[in-house]
This record gives sequence, C-alpha cells and structure tokens, in this order.
Amino acid sequence: MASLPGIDEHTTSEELITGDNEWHKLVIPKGSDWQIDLKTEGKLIIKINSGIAEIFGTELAVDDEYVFQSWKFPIYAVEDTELIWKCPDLTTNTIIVRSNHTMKYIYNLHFMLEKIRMSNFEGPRVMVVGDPQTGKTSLSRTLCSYALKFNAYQPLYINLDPQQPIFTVPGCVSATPISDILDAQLPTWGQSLTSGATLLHNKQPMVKNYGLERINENKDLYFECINQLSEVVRERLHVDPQVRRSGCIVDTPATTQLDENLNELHHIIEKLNINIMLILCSEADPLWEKVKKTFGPELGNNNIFFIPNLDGVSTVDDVYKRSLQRTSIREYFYGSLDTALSPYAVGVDYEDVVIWKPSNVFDNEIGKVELFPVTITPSNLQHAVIAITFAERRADQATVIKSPILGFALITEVNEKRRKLRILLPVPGRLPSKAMILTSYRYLE
Ligand SMILES: Nc1ncnc2c1ncn2[C@@H]1O[C@H](COP(=O)(O)OP(=O)(O)OP(=O)(O)O)[C@@H](O)[C@H]1O
Repeated sequence: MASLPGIDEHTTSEELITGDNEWHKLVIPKGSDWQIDLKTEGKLIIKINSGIAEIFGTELAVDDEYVFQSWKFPIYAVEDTELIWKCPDLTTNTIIVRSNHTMKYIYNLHFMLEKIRMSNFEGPRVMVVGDPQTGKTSLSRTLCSYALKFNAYQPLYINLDPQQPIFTVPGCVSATPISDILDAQLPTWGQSLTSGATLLHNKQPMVKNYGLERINENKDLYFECINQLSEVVRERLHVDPQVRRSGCIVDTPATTQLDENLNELHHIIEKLNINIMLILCSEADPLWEKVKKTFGPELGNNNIFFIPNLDGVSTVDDVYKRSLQRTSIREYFYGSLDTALSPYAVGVDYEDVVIWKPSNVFDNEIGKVELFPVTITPSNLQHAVIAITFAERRADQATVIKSPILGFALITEVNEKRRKLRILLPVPGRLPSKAMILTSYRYLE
C-alpha cells in the first residue's frame, strides 16, 4: 500500500475522528457509497490507495490527490477500495458508508444505450424526468461519463434546469458535448473555455441565457430559450457525426416545476426529438402511469423506463443550491482550486452600456418574451451578473432576445457621482460594445 509520511498504518474507519486535519484511512466495500456532505468551505483531500472508485461514473486515479469543497456527493466503490483522506470538518459521526442498490439499474441503462449507439448512426436521445431530488442530474452525469469510458463517444449533455449551474453560470439552459473525462472534483462537472490553461480538456457549452431564477417567473421566455437551444442542437447534430452517434442526455427540471398535464414535457420531447424517456420514480407512483399513458402512443411503451429514486440522493435546500451557484460564478471568473484564472476589470461610463432585463411575473409584469430597459442605479446593478449578447449595443429588444451569448460579466461597482461602472470580464480587453441582459444572480466578492 502506498502511504504518506505520518500515516498510522493501523488507522481504520472505526477510529474516533473528532475533526482534526490528519490523514485517515477508509475502506469502502465493493458496491457501496461513501456519502460525503461538505457543508463548509473546509477542504476534503483524498487519495486512493487501491481499488476502483468513481464519482458519478468518473474513475479516480490511484495515488492522485483530489480536493473537494462545499459539495454533497458519493464516492462509489466498483471494487473494494482503500483510500486515505483528511478534512477538518468530518468526524466519526459524519462518515457514512452505505450499500448502493440502484447502481445496477444505471449499468443496465448504460449497456442498453451502448447497444443503440453501436447499431445506429444516430445515438439515443434520452430525457431524464422525475420529481425534485430523485437523482436526475446524478443519473445524467453517470450516463455521460460511462458513454466515453470505453469508446470515443461525445454525448451531448443538455441541461434544462436554469437553477443548476453546469459548465455555465446559473440562469442558463445549455448543451455541452462531453468531449472528454469530467472533472470528478467539481459539482459544475468541469471547466468550460477559460482565460487560462486547464488541467483537463475543457468543454464548450452552447448556452442560452434565461436570466431568471425560477422557470415560473417567465415560462414563455424559458420555452423560447429551449426553442433557440434546440435549433443549435439540431445544427450541431447535423454537422458532427461523432456527437450524433453518441446521442443526447437531457436533464430536465423537476416535474413539479412543469405543468400537470405534461404538455410542457411534450414540447421538450418534440423540440429535442426525444426517443427514450427515463422516469425516476417507483412503479406505484402515479407519475409513472401518467407518463406511460401520455407518451406511450408516441414514443412506444418499450422506450419509456422507470428507475427507482437513486440510492443516496439527498434533499438539497435553497442555501445549498445558492452555494453551488455562487461557486460556479466564482469559478467562471476566478477558476477552481487547481486552475487560477485572471479576470480583468474595466471602468466604463453609464452612457457606454445598454442593459435589458427579462419581464418577470413576480414583478407584476406579464411573463412574455420581452425585455425592458434597465435604469442604471446601484440598487439595480451592484454585484449583478450580466450576459453580454452578440447584438449591437443599440439593437432593439427583439434582436437582443434572439441573440446568442458572448459571455458573462460582473458589475462590481456602480458609482453614481462619477456616473461610472466597474465591470469584471473573464478575459482582458475592452467591454464589447454589445447589448447586455441583467440576470437575477448577484455575486459579492
Ligand atoms: N449516492 C449518493 N450519495 C450521496 N449524495 C448523493 C448520491 N447521489 C446523489 N447525491 C447528491 O444528492 C443531491 C441531489 O441529487 P441530484 O441533483 O442528482 O437530484 P435531482 O433530481 O437532479 O435534483 P433537482 O430536482 O434539484 O434537480 C445532489 O447534491 C447529489 O450530489
């Protein structure tokens, strides 16, 4: 066994751990998860000594150090795994190792999808559906990781939950070809194109900015974003045979956020040309019957599968979601623990910017596909994340809504006296002379 200086060979998972920052040893039996919940910013460092362990399908290399922060996730042992770890925030009571009984369903699904990929030029177009916190994202991530484990596939991961920041800041819907291994250390799955070098191959998401937090703040705009994204997806699948053959995995918002008669799911199925549906629920759940009845005639009952809610999936509250969103905004500008980026601050006059905001039913506006001009004041804009569009600065709102996104910026200061804004950009240069859209997200450095 490889060992680090200072490690007590007799340390086992049964020892009393009271929150020190020393190395400890843990054995995870085959088929079990170490369910980790890092509530604070304290770092967990782990190193696999032996065995095969995965995080959502991404295998951890033996003897490499992995660092984690503020995240709930499992380390799953494919084989008996021995590892060492240190973290001041974990104690004997918070080390939970449990058998995972739902992994077999994921293996079966993976092999079914693999069969489709091998026998067709067009890969499976899978949609994952379920109630809140049933494991939709965990399942999508594992299926994406497995797809590229043994073959040169590049599945397209489509995230339709704007509250969930994956490869982007929050507030977006996105489609990302998973072109290489995911970063096991990051809840955001890895880094997208950045202003610095990354350790792993960075991914290139296609992003549509919704900008609001919840879907019901403006459903018309949300579905307009999905329509626009589906055009980009169609184009990508048309020109890229590798992605086309690998197929798509579509991660949807919880069914409770969509309409009860499933018309909105139907719209997504049509737009993204879905041919396989995975429902995370029990067989006795009324959702399962409803989905089969509604979509069976169109997709065929053989293409609709239920999977029990994944083992280990934990409920997450708004505080946790916000902390993930905050982490993703920080990563966008400053990088992650092992990739430091250098954002660039520019000063601009009030007159140099045109900022719009989407209409929001919660602000007594009609939730239409419509933008309103934003008056520049500190209360409106201080610490706000804004999307920079490709539309010219003076473009009308209809053009701005249809425009793709160039990237995001952060307004760090609004100086009313001098009528100046200080804006943080991910790359050096001037602020592009483009129209911008205010998002609901704030980040205080
Ligand atoms: N085996 C496990 N052990 C511990 N935590 C887990 C496990 N599987 C998933 N989780 C965690 O449970 C939480 C909820 O899982 P996930 O995000 O996949 O559910 P979801 O259905 O997509 O949720 P939402 O409805 O909020 O989008 C996540 O923080 C995830 O990392």
